[in-house]
Amino acid sequence: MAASATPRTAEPERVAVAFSGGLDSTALLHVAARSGVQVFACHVHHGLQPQADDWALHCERVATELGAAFACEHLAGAPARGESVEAWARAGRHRALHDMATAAGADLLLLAHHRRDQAETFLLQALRGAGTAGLAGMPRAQWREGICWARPWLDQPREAILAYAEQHGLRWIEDPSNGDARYARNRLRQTLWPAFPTAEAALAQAARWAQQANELAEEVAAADLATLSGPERLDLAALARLSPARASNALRAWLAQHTAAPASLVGRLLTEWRPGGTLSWPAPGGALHAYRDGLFWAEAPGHAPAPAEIDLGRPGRFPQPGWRGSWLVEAATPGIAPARLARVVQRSRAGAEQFQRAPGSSPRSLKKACQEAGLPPWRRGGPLLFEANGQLVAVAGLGMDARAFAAKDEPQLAVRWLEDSALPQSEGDSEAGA
Ligand SMILES: Nc1ncnc2c1ncn2[C@@H]1O[C@H](COP(=O)(O)OP(=O)(O)OP(=O)(O)O)[C@@H](O)[C@H]1O
Repeated sequence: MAASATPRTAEPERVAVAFSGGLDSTALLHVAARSGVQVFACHVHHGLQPQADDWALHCERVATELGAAFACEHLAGAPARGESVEAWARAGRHRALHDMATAAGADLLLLAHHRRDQAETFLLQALRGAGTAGLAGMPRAQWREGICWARPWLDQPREAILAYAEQHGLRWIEDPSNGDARYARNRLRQTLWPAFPTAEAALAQAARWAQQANELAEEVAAADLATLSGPERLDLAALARLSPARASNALRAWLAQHTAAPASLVGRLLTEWRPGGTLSWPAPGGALHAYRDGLFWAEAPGHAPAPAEIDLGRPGRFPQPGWRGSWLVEAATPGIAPARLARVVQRSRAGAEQFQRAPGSSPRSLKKACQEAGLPPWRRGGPLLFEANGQLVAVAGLGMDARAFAAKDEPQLAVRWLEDSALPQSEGDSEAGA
């Protein structure tokens, strides 16, 4: 889910409150309901505990008493094999809260996380060896798909919330699973707070420092990538001239645009790459390739589509979704007779093809032609276009075969291949859906 930290500017008319029925969100709902805006209490029924039905009823009663509208969504399904219950519940809760806030017409969703939650998050992240992005903990406000998720009490000590709830005689649910030592957060709570009762403020402050350091690192990465990378290629030679910390910061940011690479891959890539080296590293969803001192991301190839006859006999863009790209046909010279392009067979490379780059040159193996043109190995699979008689017409990434060119004064169309990844995101999306 794409997220941005741009602050809200307009005053909201409607507010959604993520309402579990616990102490904190009950107090938050109480405050919101007294503020004069229209409030929607959104409850997620995880279906994990026998009391979940009673909790939903309790939440509805409290919301009604406070004059707030109430919505409840049941999570369907169960964790996948190997997925933790916590991760499954969190992902489902986020989806459900987003859906309920959207249905209520509220673009502001309040969560009742407070300073102690932030302090615990900081430590849990530290225990996992997180970098500044993880140590920064939960953001105060974050836009995700049209909804601003806000945590107005992130700086509030837990005691202040408890005092408010007691002062107003609020009733709330105590979730017995909060004491379940199978969950890391509960184990941490049970040991940390008795031993360090006053550490909450200091740990939350440490999270704020991490947040600042992280913002700074993001700014530096954006500035570095503006000079080191184009739409597809990261300049590894220039990256290697940066200080090690700055190089891994920029590389991490570039990788994040393509794949959820493990942190260890950043280190491996920087140590294993040598100038001029051709290397590949598998990464979730595809692979990274170092080629001619550039780093490229290639999505894992699907099955090559079956050979098919297509009509490219007029100018335009012809998306080939199975091949993740389009043929672009324009009136230009040199080109190919439209009648020949109207019936071409598109297929992957078979192995023995010969390609002729220019009218005066001699045909050579496709592999040699690709090397000469600097077409990287992972881009050499196709598609290729052929006439019915087997004559090669064009190769994605290389261009037209000169043997297919029309005579100078004949009508002709030039054909070239455009990868989806080379298009601006919105354009690629709209075409893919067509
Ligand atoms: N089942 C739920 N339905 C709606 N919102 C929830 C739910 N569980 C958690 N939240 C939201 O996420 C916040 C943090 O969740 P967390 O699990 O720490 O709190 P909790 O112990 O369930 O309840 P509380 O924070 O209200 O005391 C809650 O304050 C609440 O805003």
